[in-house]
Amino acid sequence: MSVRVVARIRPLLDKESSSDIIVRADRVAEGKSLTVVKIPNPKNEAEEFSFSFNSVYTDETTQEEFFNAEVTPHIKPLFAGVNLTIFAYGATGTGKTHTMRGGLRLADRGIIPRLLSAVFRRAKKVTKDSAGKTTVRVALSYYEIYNDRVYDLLTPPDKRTPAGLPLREKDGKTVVVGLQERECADLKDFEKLYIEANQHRVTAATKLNAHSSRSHAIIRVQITQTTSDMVLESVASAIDLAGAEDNRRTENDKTRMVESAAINKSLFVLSQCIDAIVKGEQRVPYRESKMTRILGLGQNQGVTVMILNLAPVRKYHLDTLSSLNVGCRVKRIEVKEVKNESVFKAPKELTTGRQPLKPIMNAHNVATRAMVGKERGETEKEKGKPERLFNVYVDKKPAPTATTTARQNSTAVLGARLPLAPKRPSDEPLTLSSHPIKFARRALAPKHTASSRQHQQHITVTVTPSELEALVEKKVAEVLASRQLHSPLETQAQLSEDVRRRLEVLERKVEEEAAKKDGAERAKGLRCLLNAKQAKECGDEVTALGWYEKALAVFPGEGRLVGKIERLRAKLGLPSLFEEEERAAEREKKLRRKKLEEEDEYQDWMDVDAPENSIEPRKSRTQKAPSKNTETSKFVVPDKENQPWPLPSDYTTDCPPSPRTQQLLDIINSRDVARIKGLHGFGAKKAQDLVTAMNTYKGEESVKSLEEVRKLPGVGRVVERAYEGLAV
Ligand SMILES: Nc1ncnc2c1ncn2[C@@H]1O[C@H](COP(=O)(O)OP(=O)(O)OP(=O)(O)O)[C@@H](O)[C@H]1O
Repeated sequence: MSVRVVARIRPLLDKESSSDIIVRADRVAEGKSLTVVKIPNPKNEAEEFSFSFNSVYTDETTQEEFFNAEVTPHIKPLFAGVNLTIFAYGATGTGKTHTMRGGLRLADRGIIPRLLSAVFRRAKKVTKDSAGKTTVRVALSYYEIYNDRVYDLLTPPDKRTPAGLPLREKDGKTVVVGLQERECADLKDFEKLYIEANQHRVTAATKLNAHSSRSHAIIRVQITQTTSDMVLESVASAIDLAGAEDNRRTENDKTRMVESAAINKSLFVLSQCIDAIVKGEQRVPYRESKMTRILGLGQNQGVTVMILNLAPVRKYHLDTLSSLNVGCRVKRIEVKEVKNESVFKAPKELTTGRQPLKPIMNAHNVATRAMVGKERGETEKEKGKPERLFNVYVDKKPAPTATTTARQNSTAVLGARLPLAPKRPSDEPLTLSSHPIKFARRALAPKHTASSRQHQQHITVTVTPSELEALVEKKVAEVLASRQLHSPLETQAQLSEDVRRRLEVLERKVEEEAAKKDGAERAKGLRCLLNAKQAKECGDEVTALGWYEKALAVFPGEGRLVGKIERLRAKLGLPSLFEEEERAAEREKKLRRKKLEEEDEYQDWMDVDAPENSIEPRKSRTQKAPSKNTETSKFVVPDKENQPWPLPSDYTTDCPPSPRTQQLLDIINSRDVARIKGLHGFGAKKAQDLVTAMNTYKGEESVKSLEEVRKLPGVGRVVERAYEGLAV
């Protein structure tokens, strides 16, 4: 089943005029429901574009009507084990938060409060229909992704780690480590929690929206139905994405710009993911943004509904077109509508009332008082208690234990006393104290004597392995994140830039593999250009440059494209493509020289490079001077034409090139793809690239040295291979 995509056109706002309306809903035929969005072509107003979706809602659609049409049908399947994901997508100020959250008045309530209300209603029905044999637990987690960091909205901002919560892959799903999960007994319980949590969400006034969401907000409702022997779990997720912003229109300040860049980047990655999924590519760049990792579009099993929020007015013309394009692509994403299986619950006797687990796995963490006491010379009474070899400490004071209704999941927040309801004695909470991590010295470790084993019988395991693993992982991630946070900005930027570049190279390779035909390749290039244009329209020039450079790989040497890249690079203070190539060539040349010097050949070549009759062979640093009285030891002038590599003189125009170099230059200057293709190291594509680069960078001019050829973008060392391959 594909992702269900529906469009919702919001009403005009106070400052907007009906004469500016350009978006309208339509139907494919009389009597059919609205499924088409029509919008004029920005370049030719007489022409209209049509985009069709699963359903289209106009400004007259109420919150209730929208919910009943798009969410109500999925409540029953949700209780049958089919997960539900609903996300709102659209430019800033188009009504995403209105649709997902809505207002406080009953009629204004959006999808999330209505969803919870429907869930509690259904839960009651399930319990009633089963005569109380099935119990339903509804638990909530609510978090936001702000500047690519995950923050728990159920935790007040002053208690959060600035670096945010780390993500982890578990059973093919992305989980947020350390996220709270709160049980809600009823709608009132939920509303209290939800209203409070929403106050923690980052919103700010921008020129386009007085209450603009500066983060992506995700609410996750976990439904657990339990009978005497079975457990069925399902999840409903509702996501209010932050909207793409055109910073030329927002007049954002520095903070808002940083937020905006993070929002635009994540939405750009989402668009890349959508592209990759639709094209069936092997690599989908989910990991390039936290939002795409969490949203997991196309990876989630169950039902996925995308709500395209649209503003009806001209001011949003390009944004609306961009959203409509994204929506059309998402429509093609297939999602497996798989039901979660009921899981057999072990009989009660096995889970309750059993003896505490023998702490075999924690035995290494036990030093009996007897052992330590003996070393310290304590009395028998003092030796009574077993002592842990090491303790887990955290740097925060323990928080007060939460109420019984508030339950944190197994990945509980560090620093707080874990308020896990103990399912079994071994799950009893670990009390964390407020000291830095310390480890006992090895010398104190006791041998496992009979008496120590005896004491081990009395120790209860105070934390489950999965909890301990989660705690350690969270701590490590926090330390790494805070290190990254405190490292100089350039290093961070450099790092992410490097990663991005590497991923792009990889992606490019995969794309090249995938695109066998010229047509597919061209389509890919055009898509890159389109994405670049969209990013540029949004004022995100860095992203636009990335897409243009990607397009250049498809259309190498394309003059206008190169021009655009150069202008953007100059604007962003980056070196030009040509300079980069030059630097690379320079580095390569240096390396080559060094290598030659090491091989003790370089000096000889330099000598040969001078006019032949004036050669006085110079001594290389490592070469012994030829002995004066032997014929055999006479310095041998290398046969210039039989050199396996081009000589340094071939790289300059100071000396006339050797015949072999001239032959190579003639072939290149012919700009005949067929001839160039015949050179060693050149295939059809490379030959074509060379000709294009010649036309772009040299115009009518011909190249006079190998250095000139090597400097052309995309050529590099292949010149040497061509030289080597030429028959003498
Ligand atoms: N269907 C609707 N009916 C009435 N008012 C609406 C509707 N949709 C949006 N609005 C109004 O439009 C304005 C912008 O909406 P909202 O804040 O939901 O946009 P948004 O897409 O969430 O923006 P951002 O991405 O900046 O958070 C709000 O004043 C909201 O009340």
